[in-house]
Amino acid sequence: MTATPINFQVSLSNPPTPRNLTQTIDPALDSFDGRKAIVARGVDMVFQTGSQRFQALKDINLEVNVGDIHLLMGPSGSGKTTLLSILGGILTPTAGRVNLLGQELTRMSRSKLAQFRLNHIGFIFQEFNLFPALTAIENVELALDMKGIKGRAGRSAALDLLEQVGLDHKAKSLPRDLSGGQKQRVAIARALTGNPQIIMADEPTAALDSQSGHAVITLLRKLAKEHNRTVLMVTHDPRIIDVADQVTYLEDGVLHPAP
Ligand SMILES: Nc1ncnc2c1ncn2[C@@H]1O[C@H](COP(=O)(O)OP(=O)(O)OP(=O)(O)O)[C@@H](O)[C@H]1O
Repeated sequence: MTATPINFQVSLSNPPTPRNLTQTIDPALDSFDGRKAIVARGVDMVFQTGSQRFQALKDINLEVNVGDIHLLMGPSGSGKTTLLSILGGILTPTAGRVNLLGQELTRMSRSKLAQFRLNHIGFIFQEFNLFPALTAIENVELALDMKGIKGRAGRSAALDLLEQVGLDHKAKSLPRDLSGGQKQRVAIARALTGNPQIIMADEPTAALDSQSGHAVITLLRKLAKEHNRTVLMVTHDPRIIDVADQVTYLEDGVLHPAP
């Protein structure tokens, strides 16, 4: 399979910066200073299934700098996806606080949290999660539509995003006609709708061959280093360590220093 060269010539409009972040600091999180995109303090997660109680995360303290690529690594079942879901505002921790871009997720109402996620976080998953009946451009347009960018503006923005991930020539292809790497790049274009400051990815290269995986890693690195996005990623992929700024290791729900 030949991976299409990444074309990132078209600049992302209005790239995010840490601007104004200090204006929304929660004084309770004293370490937030505008350079931290993500701060977690004392995060616990306990799953209760009937009479079974399982503590998946224990007293997690974590800081991620704006513009960094930060990896969450560790053995299967160590709590990586649970932590990513909490930091992305998908799961609520049973204890502790999470602050993203100066705003405390753990104090937001459900509707405010949903809006915050939509505006500030782009999610990328291992299995791409594209709608099979929609073309590449329609998958991206749908995400734009949810963010209020509709009609002709939506189509043009979707095409622009596909161009940025080097896939404008596949705009009218259905997911079944795309390679794994191409599908993941459509998913990245979709995650970039609305210009989110934070990209959260769960094993984005796990389903890809080495060449496609490399293209996706290059793209994520460009997003962080040229466009100041903060990338938080769960991965088992050792190649990604080379481009990471920080690696956090989890074992049995507890953070460990890098080995
Ligand atoms: N909703 C849930 N209810 C009960 N237990 C859960 C739930 N979600 C996760 N767990 C448990 O929490 C632990 C951590 O799961 P998690 O998916 O976060 O691990 P992981 O490090 O991402 O694993 P993998 O690398 O295999 O994806 C596991 O033991 C899992 O079974």
